[in-house]
Amino acid sequence: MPSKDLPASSQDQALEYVTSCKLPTTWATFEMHAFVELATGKEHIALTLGDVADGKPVLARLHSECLTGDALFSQRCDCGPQLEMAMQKIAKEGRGALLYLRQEGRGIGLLNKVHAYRLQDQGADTVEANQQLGFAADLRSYSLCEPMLKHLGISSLRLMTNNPRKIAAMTGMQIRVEEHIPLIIERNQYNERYLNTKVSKLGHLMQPDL
Ligand SMILES: Nc1nc2c(ncn2[C@@H]2O[C@H](COP(=O)(O)OP(=O)(O)OP(=O)(O)O)[C@@H](O)[C@H]2O)c(=O)[nH]1
Ligand SMILES: [Zn+2]
Repeated sequence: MPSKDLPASSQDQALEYVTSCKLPTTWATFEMHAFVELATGKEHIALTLGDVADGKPVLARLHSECLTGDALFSQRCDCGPQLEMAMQKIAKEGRGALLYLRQEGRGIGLLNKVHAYRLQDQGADTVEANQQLGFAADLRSYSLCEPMLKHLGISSLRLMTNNPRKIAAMTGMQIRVEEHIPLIIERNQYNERYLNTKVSKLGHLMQPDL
């Protein structure tokens, strides 16, 4: 086992910083920072570009894991294109941060998301499917963002999101959201109902196409 590279300032009760490396991508070479959540052993990642610890608001994306959208090109949701757009915007500015949070399926996990997708194939919407499985519509928590951002020296964000819950969660911690930047993705026949349900039932800030 490689020894952990742990500056004292990175220690936190909920989260431990492990190490960093370079991550060359199509758009820029990011710095990738690895963290482990102590209670669950879940591994989380932050990508940064440029000097994000200079005190100025940082262009940022708090992205929840979506294996199907982020890695498997699924058109059922807008996650993959949002991830790509966020990384491109950060690369264009030459400065920013992306937290990749391992809370797949709005926190219900990958296998339950497959169950939920099956129920949606049979007519349920994304919220009804969660409820039929005995889950709340959204089980995610953004509390880990605080120690991750603190470790990176970030205290204020220009946040790329359509989700008001994320903005509220940041404001509830000691993270200022100086600006909210929408990330609107093209609709298709497979994601249309999902996006409309996010607007009507989850309060997302997009124009419904009803
Ligand atoms: N349970 C469940 N999770 C889903 C479904 N579709 C996508 N997800 C998950 O939803 C999460 C993304 O949430 P979204 O509500 O699309 O977007 P958001 O991150 O809250 O908001 P934005 O910042 O605007 O993207 C990821 O964890 C996906 O895996 C679904 O039908 N059911
Ligand atoms: Zn998705």
